[in-house]
Amino acid sequence: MAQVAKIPVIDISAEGDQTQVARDLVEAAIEHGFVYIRNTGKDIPIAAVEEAFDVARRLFDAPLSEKEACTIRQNNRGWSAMNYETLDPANQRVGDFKEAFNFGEFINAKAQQPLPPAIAADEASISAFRDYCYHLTLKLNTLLGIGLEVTPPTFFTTSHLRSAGPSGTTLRLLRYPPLSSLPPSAQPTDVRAGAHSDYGSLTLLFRLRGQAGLEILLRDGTTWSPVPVVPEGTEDDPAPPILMNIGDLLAYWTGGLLRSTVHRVVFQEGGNKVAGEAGDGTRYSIAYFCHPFGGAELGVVPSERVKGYRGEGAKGNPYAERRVMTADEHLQMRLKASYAQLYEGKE
Ligand SMILES: O=C(O)CCC(=O)C(=O)O
Ligand SMILES: [Fe+2]
Repeated sequence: MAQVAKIPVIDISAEGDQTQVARDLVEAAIEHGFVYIRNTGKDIPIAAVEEAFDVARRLFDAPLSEKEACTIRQNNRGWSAMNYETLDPANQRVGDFKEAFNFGEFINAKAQQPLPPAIAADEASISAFRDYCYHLTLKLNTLLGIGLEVTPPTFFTTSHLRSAGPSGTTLRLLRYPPLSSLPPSAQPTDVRAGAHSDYGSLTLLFRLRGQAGLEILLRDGTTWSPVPVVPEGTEDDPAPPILMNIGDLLAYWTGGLLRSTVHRVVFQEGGNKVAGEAGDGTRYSIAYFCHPFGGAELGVVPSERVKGYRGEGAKGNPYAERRVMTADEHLQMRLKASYAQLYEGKE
């Protein structure tokens, strides 16, 4: 049985000089690509997280016709049905065993996409939750800038400001059914979310105590290691930590220095168990995928550490050889690979 992943836990809630916290964050982003952010309720109120999970329950319990009316489009907003998305097409015989709902931007607390009537009354609270996540990711982007000694340290933050223009930023609610609820054709080795890395700059992930399933691929490229919801030392916190991970865009932007780690969600009927967690019930999670504004050019990051990086992740992505891609081009490239049906024949 693989050991649970040794992902560092950091606390970004203190006032004052943030240099050390920023350095710790950067080291975790380089070494693991994942880091736990303690949830003290300061950046995102605990009640807001609980409320977001309540909305998810209401949404996924809504009649099928309500969800179908909001089916996901090429703008990456809306409902994605069971088995619709296939995150690891090369290795999956069937699509992911999950349902998802993506929320794009809100303007004046109003969604810019159809919502199922079952959650119509929740529009303002979803918008508020998205805002909390937005502000937390701005803070994390600034800490990454400080930790990498980028000039200026707000380099990443500036390209993530809403005022810079629309972005691919997405709040995603997820529900994974238990294996026992599925037809016999579903097998324990099927996945709830296939092996993938995230597309954006960074992701915030909210999970519920006791609900197992997330695993990361270790550096050896073969070992899957479970990621506990409640890591050691956070048992008495008011809520489980928020799991942050680096996405492909930030890995690309930093020439491979920051690590975009492959992860997946499994049923976990077999091996990899975490004490106090079970894989056999319905599982909910909430992901906030943060992206720069669409026109942001992913050029050279003004940081000596980034420029000087020549490690394993740097191969195939030297600055000299590539043309500067924008954030939107990067996202489109990644989406096409995992929604074959949605993009087939539509260039
Ligand atoms: O549900 C989870 O724990 C992870 C979901 C995930 O990796 C994703 O949606 O990108
Ligand atoms: Fe992911």
